[in-house]
Amino acid sequence: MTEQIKADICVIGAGSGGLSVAAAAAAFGEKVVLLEKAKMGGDCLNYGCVPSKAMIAAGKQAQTIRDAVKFGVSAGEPEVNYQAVHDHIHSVIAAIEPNDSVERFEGLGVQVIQQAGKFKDAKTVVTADGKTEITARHFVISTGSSAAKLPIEGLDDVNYLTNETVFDLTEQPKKLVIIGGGPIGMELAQAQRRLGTDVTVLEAFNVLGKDDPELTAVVIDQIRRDGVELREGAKILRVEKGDEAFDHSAKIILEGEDGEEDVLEATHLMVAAGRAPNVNGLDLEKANITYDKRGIKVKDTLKTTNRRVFAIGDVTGGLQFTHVAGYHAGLVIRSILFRMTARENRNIIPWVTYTAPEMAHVGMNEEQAKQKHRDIRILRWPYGENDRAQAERKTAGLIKIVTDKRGNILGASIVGENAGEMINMWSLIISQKMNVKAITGYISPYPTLSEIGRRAAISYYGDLPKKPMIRRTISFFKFFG
Ligand SMILES: Cc1cc2nc3c(=O)[nH]c(=O)nc-3n(C[C@H](O)[C@H](O)[C@H](O)COP(=O)(O)OP(=O)(O)OC[C@H]3O[C@@H](n4cnc5c(N)ncnc54)[C@H](O)[C@@H]3O)c2cc1C
Ligand SMILES: NC(=O)c1ccc[n+]([C@@H]2O[C@H](COP(=O)([O-])OP(=O)(O)OC[C@H]3O[C@@H](n4cnc5c(N)ncnc54)[C@H](O)[C@@H]3O)[C@@H](O)[C@H]2O)c1
Repeated sequence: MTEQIKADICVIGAGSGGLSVAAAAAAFGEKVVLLEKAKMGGDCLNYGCVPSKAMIAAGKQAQTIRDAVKFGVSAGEPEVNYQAVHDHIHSVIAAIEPNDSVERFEGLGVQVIQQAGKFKDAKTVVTADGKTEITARHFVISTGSSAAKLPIEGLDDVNYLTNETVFDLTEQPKKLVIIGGGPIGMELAQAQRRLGTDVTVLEAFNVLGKDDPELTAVVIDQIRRDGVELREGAKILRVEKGDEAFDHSAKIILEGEDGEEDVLEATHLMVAAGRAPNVNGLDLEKANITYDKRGIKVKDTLKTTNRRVFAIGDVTGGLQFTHVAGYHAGLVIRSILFRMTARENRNIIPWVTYTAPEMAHVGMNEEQAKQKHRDIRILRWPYGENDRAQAERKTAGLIKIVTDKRGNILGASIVGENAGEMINMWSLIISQKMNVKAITGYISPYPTLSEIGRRAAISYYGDLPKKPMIRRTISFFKFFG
């Protein structure tokens, strides 16, 4: 017999977004049912942010050993035990896992059902085993995204890696080829190279093409110097089976410069060429919920075409980050519990690419600012002019701040050491709509990298000492002694 559950909120998908909605709603006493078909914690914990940042941290350690010689300390080429790197990655996941576990959520009062959910009609969700039917006042779809499948001939016949399998490798790849030079491809390529893997990235257009080219140039230069082969404008003709000795091998046949075929042999092929929303099997049509290949259609209130149903995080196809899924969760909670009209403001959402150097951004970039404002100012300051960066030998990078003509800060981009930490202050500045004047009014401890941002902001007033009016005012005050 089918169990019938009546809930206030039914959440489908226990990743970054779904868990945040469930925890907050349960804390306010709502009856919450949470459906998860695979691992609690979703992509971020199991196949995304956490394992990738743990792998990057391992690569960073290896690079620190190589770079030590610049500081008068020599340690030679690091020895990498790949099985131990794998174990490190999985122990980091294990350390964080309890926060997202079924036990913890049941302890918070959430009813967790470890089943896939699908819509039966506009007001009902059923579990895949057909044993449970849930009716709820509101549904929240937070089913995330998966690696997009590419229409490349022969690709489906090889056992290529994606973000869901690459962190399970226990042996170091000999020759790793990554299709896609976005954040996933580039973070992983550099971490693998620093751990000693031979890596080639095949990018159809430009590497890190969604970011400001002035900043990406700094990252690309470092990644090339690390020894990653980057092929931009790559045209893959087809993929064939590779060396049988390796589970994930492939031959990639590319269009060569002279029109000839160019064959690249990979012991490991990985695809990281964008994301597809996880909508299959949800039977969205039965609930009148509209979607396309980018994701579920939502208004800025995150409501779908069914007014009872919200969609949040990656499945909506907007900015795909863990903190965005969390931000969406907060908006939905305000909307459902407090009946407030909470709207997404994409302008305040920061993002960071965790390459070395890191690249971070918030607000408008130069192009967007030019489209919205007639007169803008670009304020820059290079890492090379910062004493801490010199001491740490991390002088590659810059901050770029965009303001309107009155000094109102419209956006900030940073490339360089610790850019991901430094962007926090600028996220606050953008969300609070601050002016450069506010930056001149606080004291930054010396020597810190954050002084770079302050120096850039102060450069807004660079012409001030030369202004005739200012000179006349100073002369006037001299009359008084
Ligand atoms: C390699 C990689 C690195 C990344 N690094 C970062 C980073 O450093 N910083 C950052 O901010 N973001 C990063 N991201 C992006 C981040 O992981 C996602 O934006 C985030 O996980 C989205 O959260 P979500 O809740 O929308 O989806 P997810 O976390 O993917 O959760 C969706 C959940 O829904 C479940 N599900 C799907 N369908 C159903 C169904 N029908 N019924 C029940 N359950 C279902 C899935 O099993 C999954 O557990 C990275 C992504 C990848 C792939
Ligand atoms: N640090 C972070 O916060 C972080 C890290 C990783 C991923 N993410 C999130 O995950 C999302 C997805 O990352 P991604 O790197 O998969 O996607 P992406 O869309 O950002 O980049 C994919 C790249 O693959 C290229 N590509 C597509 N088809 C190709 C083909 N046939 N041959 C060669 N290249 C091809 C595209 O031109 C593009 O540059 C990101 O946009 C981001 O939101 C975030």
